[in-house]
Amino acid sequence: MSIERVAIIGLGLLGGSIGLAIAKHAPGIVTTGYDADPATREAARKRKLAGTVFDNAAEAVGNADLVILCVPVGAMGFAAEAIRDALPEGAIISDVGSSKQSVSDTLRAALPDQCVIPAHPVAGTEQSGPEAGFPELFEHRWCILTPPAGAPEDAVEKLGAFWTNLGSNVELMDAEHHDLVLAVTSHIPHLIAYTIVGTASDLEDVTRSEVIKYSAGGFRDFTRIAASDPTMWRDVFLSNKDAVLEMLGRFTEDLTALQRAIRRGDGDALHDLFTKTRAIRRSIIEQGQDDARPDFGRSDH
Ligand SMILES: NC(=O)c1ccc[n+]([C@@H]2O[C@H](COP(=O)([O-])OP(=O)(O)OC[C@H]3O[C@@H](n4cnc5c(N)ncnc54)[C@H](O)[C@@H]3O)[C@@H](O)[C@H]2O)c1
Ligand SMILES: O=C(O)C(=O)C[C@]1(C(=O)O)C=C[C@@H](O)C=C1
Repeated sequence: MSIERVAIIGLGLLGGSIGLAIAKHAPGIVTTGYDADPATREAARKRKLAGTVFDNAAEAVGNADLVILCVPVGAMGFAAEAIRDALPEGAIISDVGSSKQSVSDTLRAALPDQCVIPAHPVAGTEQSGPEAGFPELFEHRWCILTPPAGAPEDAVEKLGAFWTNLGSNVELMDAEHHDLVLAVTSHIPHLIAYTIVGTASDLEDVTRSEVIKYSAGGFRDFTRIAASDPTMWRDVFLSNKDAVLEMLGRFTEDLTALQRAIRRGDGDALHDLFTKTRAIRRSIIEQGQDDARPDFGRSDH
């Protein structure tokens, strides 16, 4: 039997988008929701992010066959503890956290008798909170499931079918590998954006107003990413520490090589690298994963 009752814990960008996507793509599924923040619960009721928004987590999950934790990675353990004693037998517990190994360990330790299948929809924006969600967020985006060894196949299939229903392309991956891949494709790009925007705003001989006034093109793109939620990203870097530090080491070596090429006037080295990176951008566009996709929910469009 497919999923019929979904409880969403955390009604910000991801949780709200899941509720709205279910209403759009699978209106037969009954949704319940809970958020720790009373103001968010109120906003969620107004926006109908879930069919019923409860004032406590236990009530929200009491009847669910799928519970999705949509809270910052560092809050997953607290969210799991709050629902532990209220979970119906046989319910699948999943999440949307941006890092997977530590979340998987935390959820399985907190809910040892439950079927835990972590997941990561690789879809988001720099916005957060209950006003930020939109139903198309997951369409044509990857959702990576990281089932632990021995996870029941029918539960993995059900969860995969749920995400396919919301418009996602589903892929299975080992949690550790997920964390390494996402460190390069998502976490370090965010770290670089936070750094460059921070560096520019700290420069003593460039005024803040000049940074804002002349933030054309490249810098402006970085400022969008650097506007992402501080709590979420603090937790991502702390939870994916090993993979991020390993990839950061490689990145630093490559940056040093570029620094040397510039110092030595080695134009060929610069040209070769820029040719290679241009080809990567072009293959992303050819695969239809480019920015031409409508930028639903983005504030600067
Ligand atoms: N923002 C993105 O682009 C993106 C993309 C993919 C995955 N994710 C992951 O999704 C998760 C949620 O991110 P978001 O962008 O929706 O954040 P958000 O800040 O918009 O929403 C998180 C919500 O969780 C609530 N919350 C915090 N602790 C709670 C608890 N113990 N119980 C119940 N509610 C609690 C907060 O009040 C908030 O409303 C994170 O783990 C993040 O890593 C985010
Ligand atoms: O598009 C953006 O603004 C995002 O940052 C989304 C993004 C990403 O890096 O691609 C951010 C974090 C996630 O866990 C998944 C998606």
